[in-house]
Amino acid sequence: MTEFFKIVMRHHTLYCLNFLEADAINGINGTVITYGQTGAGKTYSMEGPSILHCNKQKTGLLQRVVDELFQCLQSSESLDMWSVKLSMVEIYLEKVRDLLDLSKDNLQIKESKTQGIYISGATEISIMNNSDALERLSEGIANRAVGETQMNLASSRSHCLYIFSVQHGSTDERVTAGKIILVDLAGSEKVEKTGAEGRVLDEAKTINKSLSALGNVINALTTGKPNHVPYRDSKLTRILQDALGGNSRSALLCCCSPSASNAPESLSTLRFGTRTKLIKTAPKSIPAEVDSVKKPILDPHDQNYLRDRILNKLRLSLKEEDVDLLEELFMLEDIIFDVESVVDIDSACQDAASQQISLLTHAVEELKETVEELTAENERLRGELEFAQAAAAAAAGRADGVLFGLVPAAAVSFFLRPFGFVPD
Ligand SMILES: Nc1ncnc2c1ncn2[C@@H]1O[C@H](COP(=O)(O)OP(=O)(O)OP(=O)(O)O)[C@@H](O)[C@H]1O
Repeated sequence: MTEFFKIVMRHHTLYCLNFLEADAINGINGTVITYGQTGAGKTYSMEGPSILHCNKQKTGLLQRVVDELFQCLQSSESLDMWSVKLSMVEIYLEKVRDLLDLSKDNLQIKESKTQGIYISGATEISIMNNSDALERLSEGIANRAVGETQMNLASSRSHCLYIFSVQHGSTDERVTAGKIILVDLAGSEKVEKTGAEGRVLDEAKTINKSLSALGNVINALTTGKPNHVPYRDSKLTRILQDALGGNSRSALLCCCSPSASNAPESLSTLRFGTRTKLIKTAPKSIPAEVDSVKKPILDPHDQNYLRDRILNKLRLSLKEEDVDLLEELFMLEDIIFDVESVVDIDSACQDAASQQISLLTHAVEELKETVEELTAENERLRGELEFAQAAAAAAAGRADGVLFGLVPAAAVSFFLRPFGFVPD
């Protein structure tokens, strides 16, 4: 067993994390957990002042991991295929919610031989590059449960997990799968200090309960009773089972408040970190499931991958809404990119553009035909209507005529009768 659970303070973490990205590419899992009292800077350390807009010095762990990961992937010439997928979930009031698809609000945690512990049904988005990743992360972050307490105006009321699944195949056809999991824990809090009541109080109780479960797991792991580790006591510890006691290199980032009034909490955070440091994990390289090797759905030559790359490239020269329209069209028409025939992305872009033109031309032709058919139908109906109106008018005319004809006949008979002449 290798000791690889690190406890690190904020600025050191960034330095220590270099192993994460390269390890994930080589099929070794990595986890970083931010821990500490509410308001101590866990989310700030994870996201920086803003996930999308902040200067390089202040960027958070997420941006750094993403940058480094894509740098590693793109700079390695030996890699002939790779894929990165992102999932984001939060554990809120003991339910696992998908931050990339809010309709999934109670995901289940499962375990498999090849994947270890995983969140069944969580949305996974293919990520092509770092700006793509940051966009997606910011969308997920916007969906996170945040509330106001007396100690933090934007306190995270949930544990948030950012999961990057990396698959990589080398020229010798070996495919490995690694995961990087970044965990922004909700803050431990003393209810009397945060002034929590009502829903916020319920949230605080659930948060504190799951953090104690985390403490219990760590106690069990460090007191030599690994057979009785209570991973199942909370969703958090169950999801982190591999990171804490199994196949992962892990780091804990302890966040402490600089204020003297928070010294007891800071001390408790540091004690927690010290205990955690004693955990020994056993990271090892994971081969990808044979299925995904046979069916290269994650291959850079894969149709979705090609489609996304083509669309990304088109975004540079076309308007965003045009490319979105094109993407919709590809999906609707089920257009696939023939792996064999796509020689390079430029020619694929031209193909895509000409496909779009021919599709639109076809759509225009269809519309023209429809318009012609409707015009003809309109004419026919108009003709029928005119005919019906004429017939109605004629019928009305005949009716008038009958009435008109009776009166004179009666009148004639009235006038002629005195003269002894009665008309037929
Ligand atoms: N290193 C820092 N530099 C500047 N501002 C910081 C720093 N760390 C934290 N802050 C600010 O302190 C406030 C609380 O930080 P943050 O939300 O990250 O705390 P937290 O530990 O995630 O709290 P909670 O557990 O309640 O979510 C935020 O307004 C954040 O911008």
